[in-house]
Amino acid sequence: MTHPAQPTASHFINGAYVEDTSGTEIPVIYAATGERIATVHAATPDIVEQALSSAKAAQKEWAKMTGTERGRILRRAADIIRDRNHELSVLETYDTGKPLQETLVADATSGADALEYFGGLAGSLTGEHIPMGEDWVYTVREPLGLCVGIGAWNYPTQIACWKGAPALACGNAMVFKPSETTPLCALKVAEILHEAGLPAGLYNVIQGMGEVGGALVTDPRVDKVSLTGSVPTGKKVYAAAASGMKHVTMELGGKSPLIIFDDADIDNAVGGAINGNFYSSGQVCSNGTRVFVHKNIKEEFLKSLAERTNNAILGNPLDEETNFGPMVTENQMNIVLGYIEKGKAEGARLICGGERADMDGYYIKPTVFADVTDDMVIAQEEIFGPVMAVLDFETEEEVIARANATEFGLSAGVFTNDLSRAHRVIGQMEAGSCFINSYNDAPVEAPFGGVKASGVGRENSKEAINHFSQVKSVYVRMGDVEAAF
Ligand SMILES: NC(=O)c1ccc[n+]([C@@H]2O[C@H](COP(=O)([O-])OP(=O)(O)OC[C@H]3O[C@@H](n4cnc5c(N)ncnc54)[C@H](O)[C@@H]3O)[C@@H](O)[C@H]2O)c1
Ligand SMILES: O=CCc1c[nH]cn1
Repeated sequence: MTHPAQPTASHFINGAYVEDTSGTEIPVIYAATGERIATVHAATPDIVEQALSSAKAAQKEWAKMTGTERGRILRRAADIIRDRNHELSVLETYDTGKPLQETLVADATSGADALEYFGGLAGSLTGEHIPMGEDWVYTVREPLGLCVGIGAWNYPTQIACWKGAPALACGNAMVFKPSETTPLCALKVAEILHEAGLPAGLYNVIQGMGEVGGALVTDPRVDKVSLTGSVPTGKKVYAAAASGMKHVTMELGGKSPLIIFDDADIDNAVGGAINGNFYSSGQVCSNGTRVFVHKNIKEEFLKSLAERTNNAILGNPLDEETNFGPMVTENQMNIVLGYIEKGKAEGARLICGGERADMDGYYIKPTVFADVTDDMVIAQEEIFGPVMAVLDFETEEEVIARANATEFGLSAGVFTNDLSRAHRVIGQMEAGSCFINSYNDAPVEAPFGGVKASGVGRENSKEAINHFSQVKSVYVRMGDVEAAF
């Protein structure tokens, strides 16, 4: 490995880095240059076994600690992450290609927020007392046991923490498999958790492709699977987990609507559309990629959008002036370029971008299509790149129906100065994470997740506690037991 911040081996198991070079080689490519910056190896069956057995062995003692003791370790890890934010952000940039300007504020810091938040909650995970006349019931919130986390490549540090923090706060152990595309950052999260005092075995990271994920999901010792990934992968993983009656959280893809009414503040609406389409070069699950703009303001909106989008600074992601990075891989770049060609062929009007940038690395210019219609492929499929589809509408009723006419249901947003309308429209959106006069905010305090094909369960907030724990109820009889015979 070449960068000083990079981890020293492929896996982190039972409190230490572990290497097994007999696993398939996985090159780590820096998206800004196409250079190989590291190599890791996919977990062999022996590595998978080491990770699962050490997690299983460590979990029971961890669950016996008080929540306050567990929380203290998580909060200490949050502090270490904040102290090392710059170094971790540079690593996130190497792993993903995202500009340092973004990673400094959105990745390690978001992971630290999760560790701090769930560390703070851990001491207050209590049950209920339910009076039943002279008798009573009490409930206890218990951990699920051994949890598996499987990550996507767009937010490797954040995903490792969003899953690990609530799992550990509740008294579970975790085996985390990052995306094979971005394997580096989760190893650092594991290293820091253990430096903060996490007992060995409770947070293991192993590398690999779908086969390794599949081996984790189907192992009978595993009680819960939390996946961040695409809908097709989610369907496979959900089915495999169901056959073992395991708990699941599915954070999947989207094709979310962003609705801009003609009374909206145009500057804010354009800003929302930019944040909801071009942050992380469009590689954000909750992006509002179907931008419905009222026909009265369409041309004004497009003019301002084109001007501001043409100001994007594409360049070296490690230069803090750069605010628009490359696609994560050459393959992802080619997928997105394919969608751009489809948009052109389908007759959408190209407003800006529409091609690969003339520079090294996997850069695509931020792209806006106008006059997009609901039946176009670019309005229906998740592109996961910097391609915004602008569609016109005339009435509130019409736009609500069209916004909901999709299998996905991750996010939705509305821009309007009429707050009654804002709440009325958002109330009818078939989506889990919604925004009014904003887009893509994801604070740890707010539940995050989708409905319909976009997922099951929620990450962040107190909701995540419910998804990493289960309730035991105990009926306590204070008098004699009456029986028929
Ligand atoms: N809802 C969210 O919170 C959220 C966040 C980020 C990304 N995403 C979604 O993730 C997708 C992009 O990420 P991706 O390309 O890495 O997704 P992906 O579905 O290709 O892979 C996700 C993860 O699943 C693993 N995997 C693949 N097949 C598997 C199998 N059969 N069993 C177990 N694991 C398996 C992969 O190795 C990877 O770690 C997009 O659809 C995006 O919307 C969703
Ligand atoms: O990619 C999905 C998760 C997310 C949304 N905003 C920040 N992270």
